[in-house]
Amino acid sequence: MAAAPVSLSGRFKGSFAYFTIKDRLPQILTRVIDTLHRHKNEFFEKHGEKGVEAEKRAISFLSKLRNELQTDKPMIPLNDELPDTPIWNQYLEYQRNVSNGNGQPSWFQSPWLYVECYMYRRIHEALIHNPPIDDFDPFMEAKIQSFFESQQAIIAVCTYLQELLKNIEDLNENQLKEEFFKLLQVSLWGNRCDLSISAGEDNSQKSSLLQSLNDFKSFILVDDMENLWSLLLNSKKRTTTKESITRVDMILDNAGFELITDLVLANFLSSSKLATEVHFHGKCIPWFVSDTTKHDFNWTLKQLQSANHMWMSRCGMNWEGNLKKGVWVYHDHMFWTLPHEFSSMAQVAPDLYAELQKSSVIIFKGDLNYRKLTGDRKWEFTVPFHQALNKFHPAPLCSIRTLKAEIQVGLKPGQGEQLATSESEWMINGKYGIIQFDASV
Ligand SMILES: O=P(O)(O)OC[C@@]1(O)O[C@H](CO)[C@@H](O)[C@@H]1O
Ligand SMILES: [Mn+2]
Repeated sequence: MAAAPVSLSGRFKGSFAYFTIKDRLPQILTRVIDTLHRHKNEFFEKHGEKGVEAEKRAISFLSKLRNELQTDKPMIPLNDELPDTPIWNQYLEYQRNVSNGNGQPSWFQSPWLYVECYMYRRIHEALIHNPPIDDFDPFMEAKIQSFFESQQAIIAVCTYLQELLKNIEDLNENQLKEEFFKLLQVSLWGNRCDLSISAGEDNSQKSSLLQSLNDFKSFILVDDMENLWSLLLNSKKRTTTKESITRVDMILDNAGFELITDLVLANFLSSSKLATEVHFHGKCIPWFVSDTTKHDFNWTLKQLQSANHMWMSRCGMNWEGNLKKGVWVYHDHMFWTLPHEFSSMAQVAPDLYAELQKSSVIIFKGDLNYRKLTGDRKWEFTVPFHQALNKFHPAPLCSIRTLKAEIQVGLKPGQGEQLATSESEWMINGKYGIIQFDASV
């Protein structure tokens, strides 16, 4: 098999990676600094002068980081005491070696995947270094605002689910498949609500997606929903006997509306018995602005339960119940907030790889997960997804992703080129999506 191609990088001027590092990442850093400024009084009320001192130190740390980024300085080792620090610093060494003497790893010369993940880990370091504000999530405000601005869309999907559950036992196989396909697409388009691509600007879901699925269907560039359905249906038929289970793992992406669409899909899988257990995987630290942390996950369930809308609160109660019963399990392994391509998981996080090998199918939500699945490399559009996974095959897997980075594989000959002529920004504007399956064998 040919060697994997080079990584996307800011060294390719004019690329989306270059634009992200030059413009969008500094914007995100500036927004974090502004957020800290705006919380000064809160820090004072909660912690007195110590809180204000800590805020000042964090801001100066982040301003220095922004200058390093904007002037293409070399990456520097982390020096906080977190469990993942040695792994990050080993990775920096690795980047030094692979740059084969072309100078130090730096923001515009190193792989985009590395430098972007590194920025979020340095933001976390800025807070960790400065107790008592070390537990402050600088993206929390934006995630909460996005949740409340998506209320109508959230009510619509929760209502749809509860109506569906009323007679789910009476649905025949075809009706079940149709509903499964609908909720897969809602989860796909929910991925547009991502605050990293908008650099923190409002990106909430204003309208109900359910009425527009047919309009969006032609924007799905790879549609492997049938493969997913067959795998789950065959597994369900086997689970009539007691011992066998159907475990679905969901590698979560954004909090807010997208998380609700993922929980709605999971509820459908459990209630239809297409899955006997669902495992959710979130992030250990605030990540890519809107990615789901354990706090976000629990906050969302509590928010639903206390909502003054019957179906929202019913969902919140049911979902909390599934977690209590162990039908649903929440995990958050540090690997998901490391810079590594997923093809290194077996070496870097063998425990997580072994955990995922128990899955019947792993659903990877979002663009960053797709970039890590395929190594964020300059693959040809027609390279098979299986090849681009570069031997990452813990179990059958499916990527559900709207395109927000210049990487896409598994297309038909000419499909990418045709899209490029009709819409130059097709890979980065989030208008197109994929539901791309790999059987793993
Ligand atoms: O993983 P998600 O939330 O779907 O998207 C993450 C993202 O917004 O951040 C990066 C650009 O800054 C890209 O991977 C993508 O655009
Ligand atoms: Mn995200």
